Amino acid sequence: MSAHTIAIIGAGSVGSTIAHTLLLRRVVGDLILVDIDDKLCRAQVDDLSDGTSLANVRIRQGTLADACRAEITIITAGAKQRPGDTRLDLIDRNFKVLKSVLDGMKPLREDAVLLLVANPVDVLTAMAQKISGLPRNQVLGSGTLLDSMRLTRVLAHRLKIADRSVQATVIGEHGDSQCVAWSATTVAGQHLFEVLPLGAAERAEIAESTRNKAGAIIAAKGFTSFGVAAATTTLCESIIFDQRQVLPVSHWHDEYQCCLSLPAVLGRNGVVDTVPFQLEGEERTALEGSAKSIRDVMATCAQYL
Ligand SMILES: NC(=O)C1=CN([C@@H]2O[C@H](COP(=O)(O)OP(=O)(O)OC[C@H]3O[C@@H](n4cnc5c(N)ncnc54)[C@H](O)[C@@H]3O)[C@@H](O)[C@H]2O)C=CC1
Ligand SMILES: CC(=O)C(=O)O
Repeated sequence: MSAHTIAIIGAGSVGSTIAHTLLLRRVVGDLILVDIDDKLCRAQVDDLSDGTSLANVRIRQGTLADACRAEITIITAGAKQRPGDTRLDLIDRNFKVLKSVLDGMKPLREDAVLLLVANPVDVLTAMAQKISGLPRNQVLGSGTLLDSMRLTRVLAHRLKIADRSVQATVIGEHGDSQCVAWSATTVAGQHLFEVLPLGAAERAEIAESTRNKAGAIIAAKGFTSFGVAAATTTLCESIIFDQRQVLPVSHWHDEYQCCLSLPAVLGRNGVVDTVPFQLEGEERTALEGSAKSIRDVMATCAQYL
């Protein structure tokens, strides 16, 4: 059994589903859940403990002071979108939550990795880098890994092949300005359009349904949790086991002066490397537009720092 520890701040729908997925995948031996709502957190820990016989994982309720000793701290604390809200609408509330969480965790373990999940995840990742004082590579956001998984599922379904046989990447904001890197989408080493010719209208429709998927689920059930839990667990596995998977995550880019998602190498210290990622002209323009949307919201946070 591994003695690795992950702390999850925010034990609501997303935090508890991440805990459950981590538990089933046996990513770590110890899981700590922290929430401002003491009663809810205790109930989530009690409920999750009923399932630990499947994995022999220790799960307990903790404080921010306990969380700062974990190798990875996942931050899901904060408000979620109501139907019709964009992720960027959450910034005022969730910046304050983030600041209080990180201040409560200080001093942070020097080699800690902070994994942001709360929205708007790109803006909060940049803010967490500033507030925590950790090296930037140790503070990342789940970003468009979830959107890339959603896109991959649609393409794999059309091709009647396994998801893992399709390499498809959504880049930019985990939000409305995201874009699909069609030029880098491949199946068995061939460009996607060699095996699945898609016209401009079909591409636009697939990109739009990927972008709108969260909103559609939220309109029907109030929140999303399973997809983000799968994405976050994949990231934790790559970090804890130093797997060096190349995954689209939100991380800092000097070129764009913000955090946004492009493929990065995920290892024990978070983003341990980057890989060259060629984009076509229109995709690059879309990525620059996405970066601007993120920077515009970051500017509104300056008043709080
Ligand atoms: N990045 C992604 O792909 C996704 C991000 N999200 C985001 O995750 C966040 C959480 O969503 P849900 O779990 O559905 O919401 P939720 O309302 O079920 O849970 C949020 C939890 O945070 C806790 N909390 C609030 N302030 C806190 C503080 N200062 N310290 C500790 N805990 C605090 C609340 O008590 C609550 O239990 C939202 O911002 C949502 O937009 C949700 C799905 C996917
Ligand atoms: C809520 C959210 O960010 C998502 O499911 O993509």
